This record gives sequence, C-alpha cells and structure tokens, in this order.
Amino acid sequence: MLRKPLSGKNNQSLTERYGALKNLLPFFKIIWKASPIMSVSNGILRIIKGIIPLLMLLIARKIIDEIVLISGHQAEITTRLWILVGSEFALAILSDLLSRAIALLDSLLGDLVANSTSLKLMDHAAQLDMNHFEDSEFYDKLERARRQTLGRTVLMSQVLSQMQDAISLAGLSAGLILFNPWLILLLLIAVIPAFLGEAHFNEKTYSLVHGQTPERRELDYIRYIGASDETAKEVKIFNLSDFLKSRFAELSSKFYKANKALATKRALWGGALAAISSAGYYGAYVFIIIRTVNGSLSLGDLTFLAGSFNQLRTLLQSMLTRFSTIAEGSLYLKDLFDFFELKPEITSPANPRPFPNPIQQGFQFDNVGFKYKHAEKWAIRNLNFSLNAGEKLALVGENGAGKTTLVKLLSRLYDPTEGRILLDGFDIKEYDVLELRSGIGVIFQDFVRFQMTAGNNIAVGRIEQKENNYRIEHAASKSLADSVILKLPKGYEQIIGRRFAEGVDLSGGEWQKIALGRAYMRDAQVLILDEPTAALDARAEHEVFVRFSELTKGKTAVLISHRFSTVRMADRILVIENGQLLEIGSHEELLKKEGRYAELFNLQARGYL
Ligand SMILES: Nc1ncnc2c1ncn2[C@@H]1O[C@H](COP(=O)(O)OP(=O)(O)OP(=O)(O)O)[C@@H](O)[C@H]1O
Repeated sequence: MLRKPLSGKNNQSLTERYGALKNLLPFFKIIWKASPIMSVSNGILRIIKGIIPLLMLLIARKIIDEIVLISGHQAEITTRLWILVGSEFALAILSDLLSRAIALLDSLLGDLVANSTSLKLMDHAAQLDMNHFEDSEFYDKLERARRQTLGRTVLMSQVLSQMQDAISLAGLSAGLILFNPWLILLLLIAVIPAFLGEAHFNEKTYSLVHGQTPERRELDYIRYIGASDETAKEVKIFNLSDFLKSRFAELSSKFYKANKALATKRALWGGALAAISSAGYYGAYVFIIIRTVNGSLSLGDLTFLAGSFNQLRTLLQSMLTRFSTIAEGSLYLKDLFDFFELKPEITSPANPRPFPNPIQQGFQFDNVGFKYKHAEKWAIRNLNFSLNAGEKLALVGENGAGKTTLVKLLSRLYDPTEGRILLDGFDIKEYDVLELRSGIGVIFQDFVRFQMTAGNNIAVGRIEQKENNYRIEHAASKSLADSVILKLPKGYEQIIGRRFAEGVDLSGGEWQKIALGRAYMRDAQVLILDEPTAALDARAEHEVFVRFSELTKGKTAVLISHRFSTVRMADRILVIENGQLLEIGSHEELLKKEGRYAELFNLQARGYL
C-alpha cells in the first residue's frame, strides 16, 4: 500500500510537453481507420463552418452602411437590404445546421474510435507476458491508457475544432490587418497572458494526475474490496469495514488537498489574467470608437471591426487554451502508445517446428533454473529430469517448493532463466507457442471462476468448440460437473457466480468439478492438473480417480497433489524441495528408499498430514 506522499511527478519539460504533439499523427491514423467517410465529411463540414463568421460580419457591415445610407434619404427598405438580411439569415441557419451535423459526426466517430481502441488494448494486453502482469508499473500504464478512452474522443473534436477555428481566424485577421495592423498587437496582448496561465496550469494538472496513478489504483482497489461479492464474506467476518474506510478517507483527503490547492491557484490566476485580456479588448474598442467619431470610419466599419476584434479575441483565446489542452491530451496519448510499445518476449520463432502429434519421446528438463522478475531467490534451480511420452508423473513438495512454477515453465507462461526444456529433443522455444499451449491442458489450483454460463465455464477448456454441446456435456459428465449443472435452474445456460443478475453461486467443490470438466473438454496430449481434487469430498474424489486413468489414457500427465492417495496413482513421483529435485521414482521405489517421500507418506498414512 501507499508509502510515499502524493507529490505527483515532476513537471514535464516544454519539449516533452509539445514533443508529445507528434502522437497526434498516429492518433489521426486510428480515427481515419475507424471511418474514412466520417473523417472526410467532418473535415469538409468544418471548413465550411470556419468561413461563416467572416462572411456574416462582412454582411453585417454592409447592412449597417446600407441602413445609414437609406435613413438619410428615403424611408423605404431597399431590395439590396432585403437580400443582405436574407443572406445573413440563411448563413445563420446554415451555421446552426453545420454545428449539429459536426456534433453528430464527432460523437459517432468518437464512439467508433473509443471502441476500436478498447479492442486494441484488450488484444495487446492478451499478447503480453505473465511478467508484465506482475509488474506494478505495467498496471499504471494500462490504467492510464484505459482511463483516457473517453478523453481521447474529446481530444479528437478538439483538434478538429482547432483546425476549424484556424480557418475562421485566418479570415478575420486578414480583415483586421487590412484596416489597421496595430489592432493585431492589441489582440495579442489580450490573449497571450491568459494562454500562458492556462498552459502552466494544464501542465501542473497533468503532472499531478500522472503522479497519482498508483494511489488512484489503490483507491479503486479499496472501493472494490469494500463492496464486492468476492470479499464481502471476509470483510464482515473480520470487520474490516472501518479499516478500509479509514484508508479510503486518508487517501481521498490527500487527493482533495492536492487538487484543491491547484484549483484555487488556477482560479485566482485565471481571474487576474482575464482582466488583462479584457483591458486589451477595451483598448482596441476605444480606439475604434474614436476613429468612428472622427469620421475616419463608417458605422458599418465600426460594427465589422468591433465584431471581428471580439470574435478574434474569443477565437484566439479558445484556440490557445485548447492548444495546451491538446498538448496535455497528447501526453495521455503517449501513455496509450507507450502501452502499445510493450512487446512480449515469449513469442514463436519465425519458422516454428511442427508440434509432434503424437509426442514421441516427451519432455526433458535440462538444468532448468528460474527466477521470478524482481525476486531474489531462485524458484527452481538445476532441475534435470524427463517426463516421458505417455507417462503419469506426480509432483510432490511442500508449499512454495516450485511445483506450479515448473508447470508454468512447461506451458511457456515463462521461459527458464537458465537451462532449457526440450520436447522430442528440441527446445520448446522452437515450436509455435500457441500450438504448444494448445497441446497442453493445464487446470491450475487457482482456476478462474468465470461469471458466465455453466456451459461456457466448461467450454473455456477448448473455446473454439463452445457450440459443441455434445462435447461440453460429455466433459461435464466425466468430471462429475453434470450432476451440479443439472440442479441449476437453467442448467447449462445458467450464469454461475454472484456478480450478475440471476447468477447462482456454487460451492468450492462444485466449482472444482466444473474446472475439471475443462480438462476433459480440452482433451490435449499433455494434461496437467494442479491440485485437482483439493476441494472435493471423499466420495467425489474417489469417483474422480476412478475416471482419472480414463482421462489420462494414452496421454502424458502431470499431477500436483498433497494427497498421497492421488499421488500413488502416478507412474513416477518427483519430490521437489526448495526448487530442486530431491527424489524421483515409483511409489514403491521411493517407499523402499526411505527418504523424504517415504517420511511424508507415512506421516499422512498415520493421519498427521
Ligand atoms: N509470481 C511470482 N512472483 C514472485 N515469486 C513467486 C511468484 N509465484 C511464485 N513465487 C515464488 O516461487 C516459489 C515457488 O512457488 P510455486 O507456486 O511454484 O510453489 P508450489 O510448490 O506450487 O507451492 P504450493 O504447494 O503452495 O502451491 C515460492 O517461493 C513462491 O513464493
């Protein structure tokens, strides 16, 4: 849990901030891919919308001058005036329609972009190694990349609006420069201080949020354990609610204080800078009024200039402010692209060897050692043994001895830190990793209780066969899961687990029968069962074993168990201690040897283990 203060990361340098703008290019590629038609239409509509402000001001100027002209001589409205007013009206309607069409396109395109990015995120996360998932920095990256899905939709419309405003800006400034270039200078005085203020505070906000990611994850985690189906039982029994609440309050009040300080500063500075901005605007206004009173400008000119100056000020200010928000948004994009940059290390070779079917010789551990990332001690070291094709091997050892790690290495969830594992004489790295995993079925002791239908919970063993009801039901009957499922109100269609409406929870042993069903469903050449019967009652365990030889018939199998009644069914038993091989042999051989296995076996036989 949290140890360090909520200081946030140090400020980004200017180059780092604006350098992040280069991320906009790949971002626009993503938008383009989401829908080329919508992207183009959006661009065209915004160009048209960008020209309208200038056109409207020019017409307004002509209208005023026409009115002044008429009112001196005649009392009737001229056709020319009607046409001018009509044109302005038409432009106003067009502008409104364009705004709505643009908003619609933005939101549709935004949805498409958010969906495709989320899919890409899921896809990429699925390809990464287990190592990544054990790294807290990875989770921070993933979290930042995920959090910004909505922000990115906003970023897209902001960049497009920026382009649209740039078109309006170019038109209006041209008019202003033609009249008096000094007005542009006043305009800059009006907007630059406000922009610098905004830029500064955006940077501070980003740094604060960026630095708070680990704590925000902790906050989310506390919220989750405070109220979830999986934790409710222990939270109540151990009365953890106050403990969790106080941790939540402590963290959230730190967030509040840090955010409050920044928000207050931002408001104060924002107010002062806005006053400077108004002073610049009114300076220009007074200048124009004096020139009009002098008679150097017509009333139409006054309307045009005051209007265009005001619009330019608003435009520039929003563009500059938006620019720093865009720069900030691009920094978040960097988090997303950083995440996509993470590359898995466990990959298939360019020309993989065909996976043997059937396996001829089996696996061989050749001086295998493995250390988990960030761990000091070796989980497995100097491991030499073979797992012959068709053999049933049991792994025995105390908690933490390295049994599960060995299985993870065999299925290439990790690669050995030293030594190699051979399959039919070749390093398992020479085979296609997906084919290798497809040839191996592992049911872990901490198997996942998917909050899905009972049928799908078994089908995950071979998900491409999820429509094959016969195979699913057959697997369920072999693993004894069928008797559990038939009692459920909706049978195989019943959602199990408590997370969703109508979900029905199962007991630990019932879940285990479902998980065992996955092994039958998988029907792989190599079967690995990690504590397959730990939660089963005596009768169910016995029945599972009666079927076990059928399940593993003709297959290579690895069985991890602390129960010696299970272990003795294996052809050979490997006793592992502190990551090293201690003994290997058949049940009878090891008993005769009177080593560790015999000691543990006799202890259990006498009821001590
Ligand atoms: N993801 C991990 N990161 C760091 N160390 C780990 C990780 N998983 C396991 N270990 C460590 O590696 C060693 C071997 O663990 P492993 O899970 O293989 O033991 P095991 O024999 O399966 O134990 P058990 O009988 O309790 O299931 C232990 O010391 C454990 O703490």
